[in-house]
Order: sequence, then C-alpha cells, then structure tokens
Amino acid sequence: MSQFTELRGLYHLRETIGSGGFAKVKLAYHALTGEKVAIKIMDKRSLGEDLPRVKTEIEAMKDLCHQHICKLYQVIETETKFFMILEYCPEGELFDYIVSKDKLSEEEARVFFRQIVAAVAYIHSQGYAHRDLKPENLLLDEDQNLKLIDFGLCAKPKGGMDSQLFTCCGSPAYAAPELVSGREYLGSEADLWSMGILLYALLCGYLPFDDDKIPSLYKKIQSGKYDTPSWLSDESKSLIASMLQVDPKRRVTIRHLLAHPWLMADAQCPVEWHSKYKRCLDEDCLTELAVHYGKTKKDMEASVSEFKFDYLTATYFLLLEKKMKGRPVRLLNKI
Ligand SMILES: [NH3+]CCCOc1cc(-c2cn[nH]c2)ccc1C(=O)Nc1ccccc1
Repeated sequence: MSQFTELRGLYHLRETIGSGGFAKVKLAYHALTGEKVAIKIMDKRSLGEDLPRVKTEIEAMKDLCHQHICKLYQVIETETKFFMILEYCPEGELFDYIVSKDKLSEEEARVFFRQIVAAVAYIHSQGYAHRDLKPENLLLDEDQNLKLIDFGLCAKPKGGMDSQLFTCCGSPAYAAPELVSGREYLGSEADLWSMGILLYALLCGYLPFDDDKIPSLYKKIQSGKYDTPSWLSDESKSLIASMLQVDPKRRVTIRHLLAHPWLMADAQCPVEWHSKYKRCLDEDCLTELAVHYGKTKKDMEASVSEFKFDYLTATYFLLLEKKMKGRPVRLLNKI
C-alpha cells in the first residue's frame, strides 16, 4: 500500500533513485500513461531555512519548458509535504558519467556543452539565472541528452537580467570571483563562469580551482590562475579562458557562445537554444484526454491550458512525451 495517500491511484511508487540534502527522489509510474517519472519528496518539517528554496524552484520550473531542462509535471502540496513530479532521467548525473570515463573527448564534451549552452541561453532569455550549475545538477535521459535540475538557488531579478544580485550561493568550486568576493554581481555573468568550470571538468576530469579549505579555494578563484593540461587543444584552452575571466565584464557572453567556433566545430550549426515545445496544445493529446474524461475537446482544451500543474497537466505532458518519442498517444485503464 502506497505510503503516501496523496499519490494513491495516481502514481505507483518504486525505489529511491536519488537524494540531496532535504529531498528524496523516487522512481514512480504515472498510472494513466504507464510512463516513468521521478518524484522529489520533501518534508516541510525538516526543510527549515530551505523552505524558500523549494518555493523558488517550484515557481521557476513552472515557468520553464525546454528540451534540456528537467520537466516539472505536477506539484502536490500537503500540510507536511511537497511532492514534485518530474521528468525521469534514467542515466543519472553527468558527474558520475565523467568520473566513469575519467575525462571526455573534445567531440563528446562538445555535444554535452552545446546542450548546456542551449539550456542556459533559454533560462537567461526567460529572465532566470540558475546560480548552481555543476555536473551533479545535469542528468542524462534515456537518449543520453542532458536535463538541468535544481532551480532552488535560481534568481529572477525583478529588474531583469541586468539587475545586480547580492546573495552568495551555489557550490564554492563553481562560484565566480565576484560572487566569492561578496561583491554585487550579475546572475548571467556568474552562470557563464560556472559553465567555464563545467567545460574544464568535462575536458580534464578534475576542477581548475580546488582546495580543502574554503578561504584558500576562494583565493585561487579570485586569482583566476589555473593549470591547463598540455594535451588540451588550443581552441579548448581559448574557450575556457574566455569564460574564466576574473573581470565579469571581460567574460564571454552567452550570445557569443552560441556561435563560438569551438561549439561550431565538426561542421555544426549554431546552437539551437529555443524551446522545442510549442505554445499551442497538441490536438492528438487533447483528443485522447477528452475521450478519456468524457469531455468535449473544447472544454478539455480550456482545462489543460490552465496549466495548474495538477494530475491533468502531468497527464497532458506525459502523453506529449509519448508522442515525441513515437509511442502511441493512448491512456491506460479507460473509465
Ligand atoms: N544531484 C541529483 C540527485 C538527485 O536529485 C534529483 C533527481 C531528479 C531526477 C532523477 N531522475 N529524473 C529526475 C530530479 C530532481 C532532483 C533534485 O532536484 N535533487 C535535489 C536538488 C536539490 C536539493 C535536493 C535534491
């Protein structure tokens, strides 16, 4: 019997697939489609000062819909718990993938980094800075595509992406010099620095700035001095150097990255960063939902387009996933 009455009949819970701090993530099956999902479960009583982080993440993920961002399907809030029903990424963290391969070839690093650039260009275009970009927050789906998670530290400055931020957050080894120095900073520029650390980790298998003691680590970051292995190509060294500029005003911008020669190598086109999700609702999914719930298509379209992030939102998105993967747009156990 499901230990959570809120999920009964909606999701069939299976094993724990991940955990981080204040949350446990479990594999589950969405009852109406049979599709796998990940359910991030948080107990409000143990959240403490992390409660605002959960609300930040939920509101941001409701706004963000992109092929390289882990999709939020449904939110269930009870008196004592939050449940976030999320896109399932069966191949785990990019962090573990890098460790398993020691380091990646330029070609493989390029495929991943193009996806990271696409995701960050998209969230910046929506007015968000992630502020905790690192391989542990990039998951691999069944097709080895990257999905960005953990928007708990993201910022959507009221005055837009050119507004300064002050909160020092994120993981120290990926934090920008202006951030660790306690100066005000732009979220977009801090994200670009973290992406430079990420690219270095993809290509080298270790971090450019590392130290067991935080003050020493911060000094190394502020110096901006790091070793570049001799076997790195000149183009890779140049791209990393353009991102690991201590002066944020000299740092490469996301716009320049989109068509950067290193990213365009192997005769690639500029990074296609726009969301592949259409604004209009999918007719086949609406038809299947209308038949299942015995509603007119018009009424079903009106209900789905409210995007309440309830079970109907989850069912719509999971039907759309099935269609995008070439599987039948069908619901199980008709009424
Ligand atoms: N480092 C990731 C550990 C597993 O965490 C997740 C996995 C999935 C996932 C797994 N499969 N599909 C999605 C989706 C979300 C998370 C997540 O947000 N974890 C987390 C972030 C911050 C604090 C606490 C926990």
